[in-house]
Amino acid sequence: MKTVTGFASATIGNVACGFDVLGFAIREPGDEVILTLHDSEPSTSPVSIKAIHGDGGALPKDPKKNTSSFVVLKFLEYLRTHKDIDFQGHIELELRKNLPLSSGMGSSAASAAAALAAANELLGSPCTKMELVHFAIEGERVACGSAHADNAAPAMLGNFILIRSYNPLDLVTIPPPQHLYCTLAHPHIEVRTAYARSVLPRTIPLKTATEQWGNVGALVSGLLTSDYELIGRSLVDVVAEPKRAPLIPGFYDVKNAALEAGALGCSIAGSGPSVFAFSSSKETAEQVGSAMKEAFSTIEERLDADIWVSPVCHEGARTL
Ligand SMILES: Nc1ncnc2c1ncn2[C@@H]1O[C@H](COP(=O)(O)OP(=O)(O)OP(=O)(O)O)[C@@H](O)[C@H]1O
Ligand SMILES: N[C@@H](CCO)C(=O)O
Repeated sequence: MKTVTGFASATIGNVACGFDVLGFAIREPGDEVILTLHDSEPSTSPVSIKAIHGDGGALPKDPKKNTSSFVVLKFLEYLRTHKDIDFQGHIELELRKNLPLSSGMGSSAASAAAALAAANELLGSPCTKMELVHFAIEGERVACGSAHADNAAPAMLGNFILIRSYNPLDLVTIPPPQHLYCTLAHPHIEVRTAYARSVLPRTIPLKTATEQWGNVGALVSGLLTSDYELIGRSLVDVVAEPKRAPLIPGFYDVKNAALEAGALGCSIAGSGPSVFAFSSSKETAEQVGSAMKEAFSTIEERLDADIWVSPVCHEGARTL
């Protein structure tokens, strides 16, 4: 028997103005997937789920419905059809969910990326991370019905990832400025991505579109040139945030508290309910976190919130 543990961290999709086309990984927290290779023939599926820890029993144990096992099945299929590797053994999967579900922290993507990193090493690393990312994106279709890449790609590859094109997939890696810190506030409520996508408009006015893509271009420029003021000015979302803010009690109070505490900018993390803010120092990011936590706790709903302060993760999914 051979055992490999994969790890992939939380990611923030959209990054305010980049709906579905921009995302980044933070260093922690993250999900762990432990894979054990058995040479024996599989009873039914080549991948089985031995145990899931930390999900409160919420996640499916059907290998075709859990993103961690589903992507390993896709990986094995790809090995057979594209690498002439016909896997005959049985992989047992154990998932340690350290990321909250439906949180805006890329929970399903982290499980998928961690599983792929482990499976690839388990079978002798036949694929590149760029090949693996396709399966991680397909895992999002299982999780929320849409194969958006702005969590899956940074979860696999690290850094900021700009999705220039989905078909064909064309990803652009953007390394983070040296002093950029992310503060992530996760209020103890759930917002399912599928629902948060259903409240968005199918079309937007041309004026709205020009404002949004102007900010995407400026944000990318700010990241590449370490222009922290420009990064802050560009964290404006006129498409998704106005429609999703009502799903997050106290969102605007939290956003104002973050900005007053010195954040460069602040918006919804992915589809929410988490809220993220950028700062140009760890000290400011920590002060921002305290202000966001306080703001969530003083609204009518008196929400408790977990706070993480982290630089952007360069590594992406890896084995431990
Ligand atoms: N390993 C997994 N981890 C998390 N969710 C999973 C996993 N496998 C399947 N799912 C399904 O995906 C749903 C979570 O999808 P959803 O996108 O709402 O949450 P999320 O991935 O945590 O979202 P976000 O990307 O906003 O953090 C769960 O309700 C579950 O049904
Ligand atoms: N781009 C996705 C991110 C989900 O985390 C959305 O906003 O629905």
